Amino acid sequence: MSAEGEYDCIVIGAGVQGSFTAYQLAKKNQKTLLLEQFLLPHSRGSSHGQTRIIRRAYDQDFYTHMMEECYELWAQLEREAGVKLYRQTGLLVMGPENSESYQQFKVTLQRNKTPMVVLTHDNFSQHIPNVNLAPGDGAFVDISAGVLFADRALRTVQGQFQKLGGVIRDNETVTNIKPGPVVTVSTSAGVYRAKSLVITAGPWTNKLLAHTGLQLPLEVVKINVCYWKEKVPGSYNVKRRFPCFLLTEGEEAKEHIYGLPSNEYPGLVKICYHMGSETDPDQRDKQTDRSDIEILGRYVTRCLPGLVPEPAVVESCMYTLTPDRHFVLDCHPAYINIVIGAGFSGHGFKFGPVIGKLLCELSLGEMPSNDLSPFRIRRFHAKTKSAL
Ligand SMILES: Cc1cc2nc3c(=O)[nH]c(=O)nc-3n(C[C@H](O)[C@H](O)[C@H](O)COP(=O)(O)OP(=O)(O)OC[C@H]3O[C@@H](n4cnc5c(N)ncnc54)[C@H](O)[C@@H]3O)c2cc1C
Ligand SMILES: O=C(O)[C@@H]1CCCC=N1
Repeated sequence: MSAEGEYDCIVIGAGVQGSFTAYQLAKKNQKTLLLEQFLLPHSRGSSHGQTRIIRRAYDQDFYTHMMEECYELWAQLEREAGVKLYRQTGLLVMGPENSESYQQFKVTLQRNKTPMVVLTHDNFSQHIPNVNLAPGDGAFVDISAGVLFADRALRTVQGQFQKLGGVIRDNETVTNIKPGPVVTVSTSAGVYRAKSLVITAGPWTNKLLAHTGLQLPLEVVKINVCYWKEKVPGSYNVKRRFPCFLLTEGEEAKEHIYGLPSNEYPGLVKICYHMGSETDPDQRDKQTDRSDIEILGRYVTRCLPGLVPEPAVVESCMYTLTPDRHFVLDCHPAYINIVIGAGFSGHGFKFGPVIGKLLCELSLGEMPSNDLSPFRIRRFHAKTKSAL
C-alpha cells in the first residue's frame, strides 16, 4: 500500500514488543506505522524504567533456547546503533535446594550447557558478600546474565525504526479497529489502513481486542518497584560486581523475589516481588496495596543485612499475566492478518528482539522461526471469550 494513511502494517503500542516488531517489519521493507496513545517516552505501561534483567536461567527449556538468538539480536542492535544496552553481571539464583522450582532452574541450565557456577554454603559469602543464604537453600550463578538498559533500549530501537523509514505517531489513541482483508484503524487523530495489524498493547490488550470480538484471559496487576538504600554506600554496586539475583521461592513468599545491583540511582538497590494486585491500567495509581512491600521488607531484613529494610523509592509498573505465565504470540483466531503479542507476564523485556522477529514473521504470513506452541491462543480453550 502506498497512498497516505495506507501502510503494509500498523503496530499498536510502542512498548518494547511493539517497537521491536515495527523495527523488524521496517527491516523487511514493510511500510510500517507505530501508534502510541501517550507522548513518548512515558511511564504508564510496562516497558519504562532504566533497567531489566536478561538471563538464560529459566525453568523451561523453550525460554532458555529462545535466549540464545536473543542475546545475538541484542548485540546486533548495539553494534548497529553504536550504543551499549547490556552489562554482564551474572544472575545469582537461590531457592530451597530440594524444591521443584529451584531444581528446574538448575537442571534446565545444566541440560542446556549454559555457563554456570554452583555455590556451596562454604564458599557462598566469599563470592557474594552481604547476602545471607538461608539454611537449606541452594545457589548458583547464571554467568551470562546481566542488566539491560531498558529506557535506552526503547529509544534505540524506535530510533533505528525511524531511520529505516518507519513512522511513529505518539499521543494518538486507537479508538476502533475494523477487521477485513484491509484493516481499518481509527485513532483520536485520523484513520489508517493496512494489510496487517499487530496488537502489542500491553495492559490495554483486551480493551483493543474488544473491537475484534475477542477477549483473552489476561490479568493486569500493579507492581511496586522498590529501591532499597545501602547502609554502606557501594556494598551492592554493579561496579563491585554485585550480581542480579532471583529467589525462586522462600520463607516470605511463593512468588519470585528479584533484584538488580545498585546502578541507576546511587546507593539504591532495586528489589521487587514478582506479583502485585489487580488494576485497571487507566486507574493504576488508585491501586494502593502494599502487601508486596511488606513481603520484601521481611526478606531484606532476613537476607540482605546491608540494606535499610524499608524502600527509599517506590515507582509503579504493570504486569499483564496469563494463567500459565507464558506469552501470547499468535494470529487472531478469526482474522489471520491481525497478530497479537500479549501477556508477557512480567518477564518479556529480555525477549523483545526475538518477539519482534516472531510477530513480524506472523504478520507476513511466514513460517515462525521458533516453535510457537507454548504461546498459542488455543491453549486457553474455555477461558477465551469470543463473540465471533
Ligand atoms: C516492575 C517490572 C519489572 C520487570 N522486570 C523485568 C525483567 O527484569 N526482565 C524482563 O525480561 N522483563 C521484565 N519485566 C517485564 C517487561 O518489562 C514486560 O514484559 C514488557 O515491558 C511488556 O512490554 P509490552 O510492549 O507488551 O507492553 P507495554 O510496555 O505496556 O506497551 C504497550 C503500549 O501500548 C500502548 N497502547 C495501549 N493501548 C493503546 C491504544 N489504544 N492506542 C495506542 N497505544 C496504546 C501503551 O500506551 C503502551 O505504551 C518487568 C516488568 C515490570 C512491570
Ligand atoms: O524476567 C526477569 O528476569 C525478572 C526477574 C524474575 C521475575 C520476573 N522478572
